[in-house]
Amino acid sequence: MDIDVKNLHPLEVRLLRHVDLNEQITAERIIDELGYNVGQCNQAFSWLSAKGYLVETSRETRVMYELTEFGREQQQKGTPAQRIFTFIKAEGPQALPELALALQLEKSEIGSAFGQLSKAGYASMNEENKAQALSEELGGEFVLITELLRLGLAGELSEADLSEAQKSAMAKIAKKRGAANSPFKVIEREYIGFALTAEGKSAKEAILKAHITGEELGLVTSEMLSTGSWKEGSFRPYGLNAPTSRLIPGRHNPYGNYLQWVKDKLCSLGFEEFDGPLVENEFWNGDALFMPQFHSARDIHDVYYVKDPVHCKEIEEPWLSQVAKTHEDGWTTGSRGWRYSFDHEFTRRQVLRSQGTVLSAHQLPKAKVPGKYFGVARCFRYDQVDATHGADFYQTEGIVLGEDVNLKTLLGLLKMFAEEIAGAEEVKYVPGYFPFTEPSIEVHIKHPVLGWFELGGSGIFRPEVTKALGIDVPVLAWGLGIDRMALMHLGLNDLRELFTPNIESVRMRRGN
Ligand SMILES: N[C@@H](Cc1ccccc1)C(=O)O
Repeated sequence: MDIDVKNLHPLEVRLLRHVDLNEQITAERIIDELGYNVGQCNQAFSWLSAKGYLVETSRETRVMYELTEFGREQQQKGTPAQRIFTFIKAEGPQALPELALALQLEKSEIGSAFGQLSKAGYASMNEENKAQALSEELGGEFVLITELLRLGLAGELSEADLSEAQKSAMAKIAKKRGAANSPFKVIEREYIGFALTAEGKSAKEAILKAHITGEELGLVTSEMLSTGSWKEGSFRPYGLNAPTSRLIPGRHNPYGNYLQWVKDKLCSLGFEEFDGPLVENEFWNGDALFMPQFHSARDIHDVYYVKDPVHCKEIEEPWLSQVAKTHEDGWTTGSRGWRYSFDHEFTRRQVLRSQGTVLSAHQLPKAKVPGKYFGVARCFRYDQVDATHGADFYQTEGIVLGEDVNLKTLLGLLKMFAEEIAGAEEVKYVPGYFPFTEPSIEVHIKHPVLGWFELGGSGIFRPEVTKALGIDVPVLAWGLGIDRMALMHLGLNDLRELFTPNIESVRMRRGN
């Protein structure tokens, strides 16, 4: 195997150099002997293991003791027993309450510490009921405890390293009165032994042969430049073959990009963009489009109603009166109208807009003639959700108004949408029916997986729509499902994928 040791990190190099060929190494030794901190040590071990240079050879759990805050205090001041002994040795016999006062210890602490001393024969009560010392100095367990506290100050104690006597002294004090009142905390620690694999051994040899020490400089600091010290060091080579981490820069959502692309395209063709609120009323969503209020023609959209407030405020005039009249008897549009009495309350019912055509209706009273407008509108209709239907969806809506626009102009526009914007190769234009257009045309495209589906509808607005809203020239209108166009264009098979929150699948998707 060809071992490329140039790419090893200095932490790995120093570790490899340090470990002997047939010896077991532990993290503790590396920390001790190489001065690594725990994090560096973990990194070096995990990198080398991942490369197959080190293998785990043993694993054992050791019981360790660590000095607590309370233990530190005792180490500094002495344990209550030691303090009592030293005090009565120096000052002569003392009553226990006086001792408590002088040593600033709780009475209970004094009581139990004196109990320990007297039980071990180092102190007793004299006739005056005062504590007196019985020997020159403390020995036995008291000395062992002092020793343990001192050792504990230097670092953790491993149970395995303690003498039998120390062990039994530790057993008494470590678990005594709950963790907070115990001088030592008991911890269980895992010790993992590692050894070099055959590859690890070859890597070590390669490092030695190449005179790589792990002390090579990796960074030139301004200080090294100003003192010239860089001249003495040798430098770490660049690991040109080292794998880099995957960089994931921020990116627009592909569907967002697509919508933007469509908008840019239409703007560059001279279209002006229109927009409007999601909550509309029956007037603009249907009545202004000559959809009879209580007729099955209205049912082509299952709209969502707004619960609160149920009705909007006033509808703008003269549009309300003109539209109402047109429904009733055709007004001056030349039509006979729908011949019913227009409901002025129904028309104010609030709905979630169910078709982008609502934006076209709004635009008519303020449109320039000639003019071209488009919008991308989110619409809501009660629908069974599947690969080609959502309960909400985007339509690209548009109108072109002018003296000389006609069905041919409309067909040209539909072709552009189907072929250029959706990218469909097979397109069908079929006669359709919408209450607001005459003639009406539906566009269908063939998706490679989903087969034929409808892109949307279009037509020439009826005079009942245009005249009631103040327009007296032909108006071409269309509303096409832009989600479905995106499906085709982005090579997807399900509308729901356009809105997926799955970041990985969005990342993998091709843009446009
Ligand atoms: N609004 C119609 C489409 C349409 C728009 C404009 C003219 C004709 C038809 C629909 O949602 O299906």
